[in-house]
Amino acid sequence: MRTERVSGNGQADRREPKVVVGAAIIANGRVLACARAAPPEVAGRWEFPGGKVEPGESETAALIRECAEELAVRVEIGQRVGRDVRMAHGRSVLRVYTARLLHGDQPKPLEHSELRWLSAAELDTVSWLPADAPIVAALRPLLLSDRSH
Ligand SMILES: Nc1nc2c([nH]c(=O)n2[C@H]2C[C@H](O)[C@@H](COP(=O)(O)OP(=O)(O)OP(=O)(O)O)O2)c(=O)[nH]1
Repeated sequence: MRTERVSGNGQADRREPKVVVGAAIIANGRVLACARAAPPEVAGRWEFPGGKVEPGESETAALIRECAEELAVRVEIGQRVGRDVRMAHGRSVLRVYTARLLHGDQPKPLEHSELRWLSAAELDTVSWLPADAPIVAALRPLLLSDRSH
């Protein structure tokens, strides 16, 4: 039937996975890793600052908003790092971009329990969230070739 699947209001998109964006903030050949403070199941695991893209928001805007909310920094967003990683049984994907700090801003842990700047050699010294593993691997060569050393 022609009308059967007419649902309107973007309902046809409801099976699209939600995008969680993360910012790999790079400076001096190091990336900023952030330890989650909550919820308890993942507290102490490390991640990139970021979060869910809100309806109607661009991924760049979401990254800029999340970096301001979580770290009180202004950032410029760069290239994709690695591939989309499926999470939550395919209901969401993690998509990470490089970022640079602007105007000399220094990150503050407003929502995380700890922040650390990690070099390529130090990437495996923290316990990343499982979805981050392929992205961390793709980040290693970018840190080694970072010209802002
Ligand atoms: N920000 C971020 N989230 C990640 C990473 N790796 C990973 O598995 N996640 C997961 C953890 C959460 O289940 C989800 C992001 O949720 P969040 O709580 O940070 O998002 P949000 O800020 O939009 O949160 P909320 O408004 O829904 O509370 O993605 C990562 O590197 N960065």
